[in-house]
Amino acid sequence: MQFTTLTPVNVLTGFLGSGKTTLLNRWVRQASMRNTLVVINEFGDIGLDHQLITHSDEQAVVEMSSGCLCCTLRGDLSRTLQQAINELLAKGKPAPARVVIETTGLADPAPILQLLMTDHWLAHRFQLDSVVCCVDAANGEATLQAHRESQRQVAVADRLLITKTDLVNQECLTPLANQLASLNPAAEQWQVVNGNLSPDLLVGAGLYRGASQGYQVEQWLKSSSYQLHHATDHGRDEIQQPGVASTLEPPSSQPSLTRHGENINAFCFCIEEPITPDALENWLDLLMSFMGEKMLRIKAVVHLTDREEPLALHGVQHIFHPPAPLPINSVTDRISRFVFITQNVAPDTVAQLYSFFAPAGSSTTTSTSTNEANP
Ligand SMILES: Nc1nc2c(ncn2[C@@H]2O[C@H](COP(=O)(O)OP(=O)(O)OP(=O)(O)O)[C@@H](O)[C@H]2O)c(=O)[nH]1
Repeated sequence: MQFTTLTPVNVLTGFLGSGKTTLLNRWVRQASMRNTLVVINEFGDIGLDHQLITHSDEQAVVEMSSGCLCCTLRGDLSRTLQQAINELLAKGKPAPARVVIETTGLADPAPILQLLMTDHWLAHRFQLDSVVCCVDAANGEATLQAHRESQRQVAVADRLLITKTDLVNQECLTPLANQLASLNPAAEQWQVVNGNLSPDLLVGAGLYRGASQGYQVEQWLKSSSYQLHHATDHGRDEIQQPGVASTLEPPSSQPSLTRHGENINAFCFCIEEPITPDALENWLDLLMSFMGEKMLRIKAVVHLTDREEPLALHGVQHIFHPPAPLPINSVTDRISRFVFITQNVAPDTVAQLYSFFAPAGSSTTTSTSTNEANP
């Protein structure tokens, strides 16, 4: 994969009525969003949201109605984009510099991210830049409690926008912000009123940030958002060798989500020494074949025994992008870091499965989220 030549895609998600269209309307009017292709997916036969988006000569808005991108319309995304781009080119306009996809309020974003990786035409032209998720300050907690789609939207996001903060007082925001942070500790949180937010805060979560910034590995992986649990810290965090049950317990911050029935876990698993290609392949194969659909999002920077450069891995459910080589100087050590966002897969399961393939004495650590709100 050549990150440098791919067009960035931002996926805008969030539950019904959470403020996606309000945000999009302001977002695409910004000068920096010139030459953006906006794709709006709506459920009904007669979509309304696309009519609410300000049209201008500088961006194209296409609508995908009559179904949901995450289920019935999967094949239509590449068709819609191809058609829209052909129309732009036929009018003598440039190909879009960015694509923003607004999902329906009930969409699970994971299959949409998967589509960007698996559809041949899409995968060779586009790369995911960020998943932006709107959460309604007034209804967010109740929605998270009642709707698994909402939890999954939050769990895979890079940016969490708490919208309608004009409708609640600040004390009410803290429990919601904490809940969001426990679901997704690495996502930045921003408060938004009527979609008013700098567009720069919504973009730039991808691995490659253009010629000026190059590869931003730690900002993409955000492994430091997870608190490290060393064996010596707690005496119970040790990852054990094959055949022995791990003593690593799920972090205390995460069961707060089990009351919603989803138990979304976000954690970082580190392997201190370079990994053999076989161990990596076998471990990931095993993980994906047994619990692929529970793997909402995986990002990793991996060091292999047989190559100098680190590799970037990006997976959604059981699908992975082909590993992409990174410049040697984009990281400062040879530790492989895997960030997992899972549904009902505990950190110790991932660690135990790795221990089946790891060389004896291999050193690993798992870091988990703290239950504190992000900025
Ligand atoms: N008070 C207040 N109202 C807002 C804010 N943001 C959006 N709204 C209102 O909330 C309602 C829903 O906003 P939309 O932007 O249509 O939400 P959506 O997520 O696109 O909705 P769906 O397309 O139905 O999923 C509209 O009436 C907006 O005017 C805000 O920050 N404050």
